[in-house]
Amino acid sequence: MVFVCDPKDIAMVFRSDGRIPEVGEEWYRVRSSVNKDMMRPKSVGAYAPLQDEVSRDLATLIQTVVRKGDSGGQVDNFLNLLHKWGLESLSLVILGKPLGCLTLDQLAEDSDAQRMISAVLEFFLYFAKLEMAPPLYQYISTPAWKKFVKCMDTMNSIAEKMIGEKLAELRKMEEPPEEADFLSSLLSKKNMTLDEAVMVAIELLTGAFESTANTLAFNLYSLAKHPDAQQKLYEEIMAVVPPGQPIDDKVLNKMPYLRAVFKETFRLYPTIFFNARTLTRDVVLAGYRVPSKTQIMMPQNVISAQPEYFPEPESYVPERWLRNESSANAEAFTFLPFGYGARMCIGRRFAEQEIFLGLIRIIQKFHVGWDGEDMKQIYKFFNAPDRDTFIFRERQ
Ligand code: HEM
Repeated sequence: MVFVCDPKDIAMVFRSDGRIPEVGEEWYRVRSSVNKDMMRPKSVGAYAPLQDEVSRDLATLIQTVVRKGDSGGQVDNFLNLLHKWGLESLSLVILGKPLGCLTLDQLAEDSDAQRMISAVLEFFLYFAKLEMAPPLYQYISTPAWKKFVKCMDTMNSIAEKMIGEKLAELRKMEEPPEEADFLSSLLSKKNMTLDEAVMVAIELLTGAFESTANTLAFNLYSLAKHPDAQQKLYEEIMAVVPPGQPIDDKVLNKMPYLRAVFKETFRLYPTIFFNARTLTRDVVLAGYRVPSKTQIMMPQNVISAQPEYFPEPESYVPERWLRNESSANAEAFTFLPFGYGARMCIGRRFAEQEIFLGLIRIIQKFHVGWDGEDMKQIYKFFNAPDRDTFIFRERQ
């Protein structure tokens, strides 16, 4: 395994990322087909109103929790609300079906939504544990391996059930739905089989809400710790979207400070520690010939802390990402929170849009604060916050 932190070497690794033989041509066909719906701003923009609805529900739920409590706006276990927000949003976008996650009541332990959330969180936790330990599980079925497989079975079977119900509804319809959800749009593709569309939908439903929830938590924490930046963002939000007005993708394009906050938070709190690739041919890195099949790790937090690319790297300065700001010297390949190339995050645009909407709806309604020990990141496959008690004060 080789660690690489120089942007020139990172570029070399990504650019030599040929087609990975184990993944195969079939994978490329499916991925290229899905890319059209998931990577094009216009296609993704169509889902903004749905994602906005879920973010408004989240803000209303926070308000209800704050008004019911008597702890000066303190909301404990906030990440749990964010997991529900992430799953609800995915279900609406992918299946066009609300799950009803964002209610004040705890979800019933045996509800599909709660079982899915618990199984996914545990799945990634065991994934991280197995990845870090000697690979005994390759020879014997260790307890961690058994738990990992059990979680995977649970989350896949719930996703299959949800998708099955959606397919049954679609079959009963005489005309295709007017406003197609993501699954219906996949099914309408001529170059994709039913099984492939279902497989893609399962992957998206199960793999994505935790990363989005953690990223929103890191953004809120950064704003809580930097009230000036929070105020600046609030002013931008109020200038562009008065409360009560719906938000579409065009509105989001008018908010440079929001994007700058998002990037600066990723720089200091990456949701995924490493970009990784296995070399498919020999490559020269930092003057050394590194053989094909070597695993290359590109740690985001090390690169983000280099002053030659990010002056005063330890300071939180969203302004460094604004155009015309001379302090920014971010070279290509110094900042890749969603990866790069053929395997880059397929959900990037969905995730960005969802987090922007979450931030807007929360900051529009509340001043977000933080008390007590600083939040740290802990590795659970995705980086996660080690504590999640926020303080929400309603704005006048
Ligand atoms: C803030 C949230 C997210 C972050 C930081 C993130 C980050 C990443 C990164 C770094 C990769 C690996 C890319 C590479 O190796 O080049 C990845 C892959 C992937 N992501 Fe995301 N992601 C997020 C949200 C999402 C969402 C919402 C979805 C789905 C709706 C999604 C679906 C995927 C899939 C399917 C892959 C595997 C792509 C492939 O191998 O072809 N992600 N993500």
